[in-house]
Amino acid sequence: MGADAEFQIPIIEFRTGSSDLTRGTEGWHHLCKRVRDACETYGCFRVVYERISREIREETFRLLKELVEEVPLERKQKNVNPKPYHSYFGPCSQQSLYEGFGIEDASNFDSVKRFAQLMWSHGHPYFCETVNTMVKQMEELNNIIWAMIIDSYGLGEKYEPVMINHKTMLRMMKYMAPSSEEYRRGLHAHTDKLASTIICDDQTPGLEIEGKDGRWIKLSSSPTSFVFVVGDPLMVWSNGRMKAAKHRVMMTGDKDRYSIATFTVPVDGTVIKTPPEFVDEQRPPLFKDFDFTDFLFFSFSEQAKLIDSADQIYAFASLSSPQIPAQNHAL
Ligand SMILES: O=C(O)CCC(=O)C(=O)O
Ligand SMILES: [Fe+2]
Repeated sequence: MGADAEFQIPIIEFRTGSSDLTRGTEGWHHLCKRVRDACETYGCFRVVYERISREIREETFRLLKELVEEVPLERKQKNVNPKPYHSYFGPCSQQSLYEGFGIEDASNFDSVKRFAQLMWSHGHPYFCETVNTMVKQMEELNNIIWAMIIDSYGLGEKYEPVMINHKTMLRMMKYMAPSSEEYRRGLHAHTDKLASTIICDDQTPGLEIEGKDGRWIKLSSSPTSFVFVVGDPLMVWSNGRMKAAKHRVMMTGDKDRYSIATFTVPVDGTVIKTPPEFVDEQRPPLFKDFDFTDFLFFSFSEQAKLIDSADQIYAFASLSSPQIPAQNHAL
């Protein structure tokens, strides 16, 4: 099925230099409301955020292209991590347009450095500095959005340290242009298994979000906008108030697409649970508490392949449908 042009996904401007981004101001509360509405209705929104400069963004994309085009496959394949979705994934067949790299805990300079040393014998200090700066700024944007979510539900400061303790994983991706005028899948339809995601691209279209009526909505982007996506753990945390947005990448035309995503990854041992404030008579608890890492491994298991991505969390943790026992995994 094709997709409609974007007209529904909210665009929320985080004006830098105004007091809107100062917690507690009227502008802040207005943004909190818009963020919450967007997360509850669509599970995503576009945020315009000029604190991340165009220069750093352009440089990061230039370095990503250098990584994709100049590093030999044997080196790319050294980007391995036992956690699902954290490693290099190359085009494994003619059918696949996707290539992606993962850097765990990428707001930590040493993690980026370790990655760069695997890719380039000289360790590419400029790559490390630029990419680490970009990730730190995207992490800051994510922290602002999470603070808005917390405030929008009136949960106050106390939830910040205990909400979901996390690190930021970076994925850098390339989607090859299909060679003809085909409309081809770059990434299958899914909900994110990490808590939340911030995506930006090189202004080549491709990202689509499933709207309320099941129709796919194409997202466009600009040099200063990012897409925030609610993942399954955040949806569970909110007792189903926020929606985990189903999304995919579809490619057409003759231009490759590059994208960068930072994922909020709960640290190992984190138990995802709904705070009592989200539960009342009208809204009984929907999910059992679960270990985040167990869920991550489950969602990439053979067993989960038989289940639609958006339903995996229900199969794993719903209190009302039959559950699948957590699997043993070795890290
Ligand atoms: O490349 C994109 O725009 C989307 C990537 C994505 O959805 C993912 O990696 O989970
Ligand atoms: Fe995703």
